[in-house]
Amino acid sequence: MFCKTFHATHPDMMDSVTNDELRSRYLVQGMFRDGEINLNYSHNERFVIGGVVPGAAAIALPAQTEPASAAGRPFLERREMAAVNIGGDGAITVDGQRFAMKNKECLYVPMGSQTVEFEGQGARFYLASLPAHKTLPIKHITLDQANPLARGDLQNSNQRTIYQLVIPGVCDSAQLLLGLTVLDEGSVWNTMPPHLHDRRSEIYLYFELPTEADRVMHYMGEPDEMRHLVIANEEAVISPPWSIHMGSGTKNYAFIWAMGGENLDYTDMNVLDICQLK
Ligand SMILES: O=C[C@H](O)[C@@H](O)CC(=O)C(=O)O
Ligand SMILES: [Zn+2]
Repeated sequence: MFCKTFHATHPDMMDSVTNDELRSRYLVQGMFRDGEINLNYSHNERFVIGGVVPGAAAIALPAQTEPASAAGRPFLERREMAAVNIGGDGAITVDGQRFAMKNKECLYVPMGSQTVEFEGQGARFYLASLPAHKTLPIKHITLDQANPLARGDLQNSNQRTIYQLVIPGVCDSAQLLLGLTVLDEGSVWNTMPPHLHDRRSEIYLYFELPTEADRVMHYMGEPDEMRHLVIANEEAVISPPWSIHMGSGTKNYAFIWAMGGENLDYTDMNVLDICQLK
């Protein structure tokens, strides 16, 4: 069912891991493959993240496979999910209700949904799912409906818009908080200055890096022991609660951030001073 399981980790192990080990623990690759759905499991908040590239045929979210008592039951029996289209026009059908999905549109799919089908030649759906304890209304969210936060400026190469998509006031959820941040041309820094949020884990999916040779230098780790991962287009990185998450790209780009944890308060974060970083 899952391409890979990512274990939760203690920050102590950062002292001894090589770059390759760091990548194998936190970097999620190979999610977007033609005609496939690829899901990955993280023990941080029990996040499931993945990609669906439908191509000519529709692709359904698979049923659970384990434990035996849950086998064959819907994937979202006890989970909620958001799907964001990072490709061309497509559609998602949930229990017979069809939603046309354009680029950068999001669908919140509640706990208890039985069948979820993805379609559209050229569509690319990013999926982020977390355990849920209640069923909320299904909701299609466009960037126009999102809560936009203008951050940074061109002089500091970090001018960007943070579109909050799944957040109280825009779309109710059990624990998922999700949004999409778009950097302006000439700006390359995200999440500058960085922050920590001990009550939530977060996953960033970087996309719209314009060429094969473009990369984002993503920084993680405790603020005084930072490490980096070099990330290519449409790869994701897991950020444990003890880790900062920030990056600088070879060009401007976009990324989807998804958080899970014990509250839905986006502002529950400690913003760091750049001079605290090492
Ligand atoms: O906890 C919140 C997340 O890390 C992001 O919303 C930050 C972000 O999109 C940015 O500053 O560019
Ligand atoms: Zn964050």
